[in-house]
Amino acid sequence: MQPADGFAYDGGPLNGGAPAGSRLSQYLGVNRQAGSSFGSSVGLHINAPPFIPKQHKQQIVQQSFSQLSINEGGNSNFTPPPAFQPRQQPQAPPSQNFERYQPENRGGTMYFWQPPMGEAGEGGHEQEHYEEEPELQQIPEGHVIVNTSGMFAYHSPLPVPHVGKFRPKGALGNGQTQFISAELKMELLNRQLAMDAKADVLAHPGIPQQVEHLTNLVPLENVSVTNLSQTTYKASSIRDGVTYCIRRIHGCRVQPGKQTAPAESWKKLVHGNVVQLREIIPNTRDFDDISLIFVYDYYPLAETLKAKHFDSRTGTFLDSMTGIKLTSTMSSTPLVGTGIPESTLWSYVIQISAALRAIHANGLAARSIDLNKILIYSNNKILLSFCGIADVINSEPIHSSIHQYQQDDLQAFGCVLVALATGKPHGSRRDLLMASMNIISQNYSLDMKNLISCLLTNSTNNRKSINDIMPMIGARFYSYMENMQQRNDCLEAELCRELENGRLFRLLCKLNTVLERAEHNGDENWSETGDRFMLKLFRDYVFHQVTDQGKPWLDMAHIIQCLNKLDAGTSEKIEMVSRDGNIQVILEYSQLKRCVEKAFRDLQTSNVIARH
Ligand SMILES: Nc1ncnc2c1ncn2[C@@H]1O[C@H](COP(=O)(O)OP(=O)(O)OP(=O)(O)O)[C@@H](O)[C@H]1O
Repeated sequence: MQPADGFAYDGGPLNGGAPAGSRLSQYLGVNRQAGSSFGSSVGLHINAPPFIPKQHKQQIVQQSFSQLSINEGGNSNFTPPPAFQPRQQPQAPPSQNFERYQPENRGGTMYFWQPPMGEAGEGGHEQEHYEEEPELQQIPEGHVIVNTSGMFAYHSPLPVPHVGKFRPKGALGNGQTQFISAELKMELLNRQLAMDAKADVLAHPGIPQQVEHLTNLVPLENVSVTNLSQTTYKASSIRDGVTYCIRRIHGCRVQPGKQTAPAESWKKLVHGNVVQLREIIPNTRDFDDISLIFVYDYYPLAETLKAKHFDSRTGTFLDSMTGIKLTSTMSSTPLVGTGIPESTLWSYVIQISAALRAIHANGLAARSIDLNKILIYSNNKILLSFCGIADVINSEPIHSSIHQYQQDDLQAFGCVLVALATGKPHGSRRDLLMASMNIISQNYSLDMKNLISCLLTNSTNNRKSINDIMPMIGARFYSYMENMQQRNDCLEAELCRELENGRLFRLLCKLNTVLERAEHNGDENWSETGDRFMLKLFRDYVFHQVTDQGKPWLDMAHIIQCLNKLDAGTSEKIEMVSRDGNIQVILEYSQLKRCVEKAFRDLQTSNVIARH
């Protein structure tokens, strides 16, 4: 709004300041002494977004929503929107009784202003608003101070800046938005869909409705094949609502106690590269026999090394109810008949050896090191699955042979590496081994060849340990760590964006719960008066800006920035105008924040369910 429109920026007619001796002039005086930029009409330096000069408009409109990040146009380089243009629209006048905003009419314009502390008037009403607020701090340039209802505050230029170097170059790289990347979003959505998938009961009549506390069983492999001795499902527990992966051992009666004891050690083993065993359910009759059930953590869209590197249908989960094929977006194309890149192979070596190291150190042996039992999840994370099954279903005591089983683990590890390096699942077979080792020496480093040879050598006199291969990994471990850290940083940055969205979403929920409410506590004008009226003006200021030609001004950066400042309760002032143009208010975000909190608290006190 320009002065020519009949309004002065400092809230008064151009020909003078506040009337001498008026309460408004007193207020302005106090604020000047306190160092506020909110002053009289002469030499005005208001700390609210100034009106947009016409020549700037073109430049701002050209920015697209998707190119604006949450910290673009931060405090230091904020490009202001045009002032809100009042529309000649009839509107109920606000109540004269704004709880702590003092009305004053200047030149036909009604101003509302807040008297300084101490002058609050009746019953220390203002004190009630202020006591819960943290002290306003000096905000560094380009930072936002955010006080969350989680009772902590942080200063942050968002999103995390140090991940900039990992972003792709070009248009996409610059288009850093306030939302998580499309690829990660797709991956997470697909995993969620896989998690929620249901089985078609007509297609799988043999699957029970419920097995103990587990329901919604969905086969993870083709269970209609006859003579299977073990089958895998996903199922959700009615105890905790969590989805698990269950392995059914058909026709297996066990003696609970002694025979199931090894499972207790596995339940205690927690490692990032081992699928955790949660429970075993012995002797269930829910299938058409007596079955033993192992309950493991479920990793949606996890695939076996065999499926990933040797099958053509990689990373696909078929939802038999909907017929939808869900594919991990992070899954690469299979390499049939060729070895995998050496860097990937080393990453597998590091992860499998880390898992075996933990397993062996706990006096256990995996006994399931196989292309079919090692899972790949997300971005090349290795998981050893179905550990502990062999210990329970084979009745001989494992302690006497544990060292041998550990040696077997290492040899099986070597066989898996040969298969991955040669692209031949049976490359480690006695008759193929020589040719396979030749292929490995030609295509991989000497260290890789030595490591595989070491794992495959089976000597009763000279027992190997998983720790023996650590020196062969050497400095590659650091490269792996660095990649992990980079990925971690990127994911943290993605999370940061969603965190901000979540925070703003909560704020919007609060605002919308208050705004335009039909009545509250019998007061039909509740949402039109007092603090709530200020919020209504703020809503127009944030969302309903128009250009001076009356066209909608759509600027996501403005919206996000205003909401961020409101959430942070900054000391910046903004000028808000009612739709009929009769009321002009200049308020700090910190005051608006108090309005939101107070209005929402009012609702909460009379509400039965309120979680925020
Ligand atoms: N913990 C888990 N979370 C998610 N999916 C899993 C989990 N464990 C196994 N799977 C998936 O279950 C599917 C079936 O696994 P399973 O080991 O039965 O494979 P398989 O190739 O049929 O082997 P087998 O012939 O021994 O049954 C595989 O696609 C695997 O990705």
